[in-house]
Amino acid sequence: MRSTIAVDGFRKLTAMSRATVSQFAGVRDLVKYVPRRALLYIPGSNQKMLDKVPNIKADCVVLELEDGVAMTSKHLARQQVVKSVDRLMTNRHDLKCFELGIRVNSVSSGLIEEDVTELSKAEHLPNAFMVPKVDSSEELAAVFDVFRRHYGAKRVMDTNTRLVIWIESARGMLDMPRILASALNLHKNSGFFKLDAVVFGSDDYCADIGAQRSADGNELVWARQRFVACCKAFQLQAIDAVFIDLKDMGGLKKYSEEGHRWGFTGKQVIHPSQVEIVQNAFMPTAEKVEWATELVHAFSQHESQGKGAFQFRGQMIDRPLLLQALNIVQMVERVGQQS
Ligand SMILES: CC(=O)SCCNC(=O)CCNC(=O)[C@H](O)C(C)(C)COP(=O)(O)OP(=O)(O)OC[C@H]1O[C@@H](n2cnc3c(N)ncnc32)[C@H](O)[C@@H]1OP(=O)(O)O
Ligand SMILES: O=CC(=O)O
Ligand SMILES: [Mg+2]
Repeated sequence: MRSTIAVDGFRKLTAMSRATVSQFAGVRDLVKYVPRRALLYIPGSNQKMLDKVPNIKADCVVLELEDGVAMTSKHLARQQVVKSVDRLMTNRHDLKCFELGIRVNSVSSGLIEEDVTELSKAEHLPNAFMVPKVDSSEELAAVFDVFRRHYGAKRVMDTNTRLVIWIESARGMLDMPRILASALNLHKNSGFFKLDAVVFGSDDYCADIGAQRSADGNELVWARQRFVACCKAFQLQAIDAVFIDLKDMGGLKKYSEEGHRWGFTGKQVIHPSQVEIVQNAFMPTAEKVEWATELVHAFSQHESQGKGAFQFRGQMIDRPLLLQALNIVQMVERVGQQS
């Protein structure tokens, strides 16, 4: 299996690299790196599915209050999610995922106020709050405001709760740089909700621009590539489109591998049967892990000699390549610890 090879490859190299990698803690926040290869939705209205969360091995589990929940079940879903988050976070060390998040309804839906009112009654917070359909920086300001009013800034700050947002419209896509910059600024000014990842809401995006989903996915090429570039410009994780054809495992693998090649860090999944295929596709190969680990080591040695650029396996290496290598090493280190 691809992931096992990569993790084993990493383990052989890890003793050498870990001390070296830690020297670059200022370059990337190594401690808080959260792998999000597969981000699985669990509708909050479905208690049977919620009960499965402790054993789910998706990197990121999303307790869903938005489009996976019928309008008539929003109240039930909120109540079930409040109970689940308390139960799950009380025993958080037993969870198999790296991150437990809650996706609330969007600002434009008018439902977020009720969501946050109910969620703030839980004793625990999730690892991340997740906000769909962010179309403007003004909406983001409203998101910070509603959480501050119901939880109090201190409560959100003390738990170091992260923020993940969805871009799902033409307007959001065109305004992405402004939206991402203002999310990071709002965090700087308020001290809470560090934006860590951005998700491409491809189904809503298609609806918004009037595109029809096709088997070859050409209608999304421009948007997916712009999306990755915008995320990476702000050093944020980029999570790729959902693949709704539950029986087409070959197609899922193909699109997952393509997403990985294009720079995405992970993919949304809707069914447990999709998790492993997606996780394997977003795992670096053993060769890539070896390359990254040795590069980080070589960078450290050259930097101590005052050299910023140097040759490594016939390639010119400088800081951007170091960052790419650190991404790989951090991902595999976290996954290796978990497995
Ligand atoms: C575009 C977007 O916004 S995507 C986000 C919104 N959408 C969602 O949240 C949908 C999430 N997914 C689902 O709700 C479900 O997977 C569905 C409705 C699509 C299919 O569910 P089912 O018809 O039950 O699928 P299936 O019969 O294959 O399920 C097999 C088992 O997996 C479980 N399962 C299926 N999906 C999930 C899930 N997302 N999380 C946890 N368990 C699940 C089922 O409960 C069932 O368990 P069982 O064997 O103990 O009975
Ligand atoms: O929220 C996800 C989407 O594809 O829309
Ligand atoms: Mg959506």
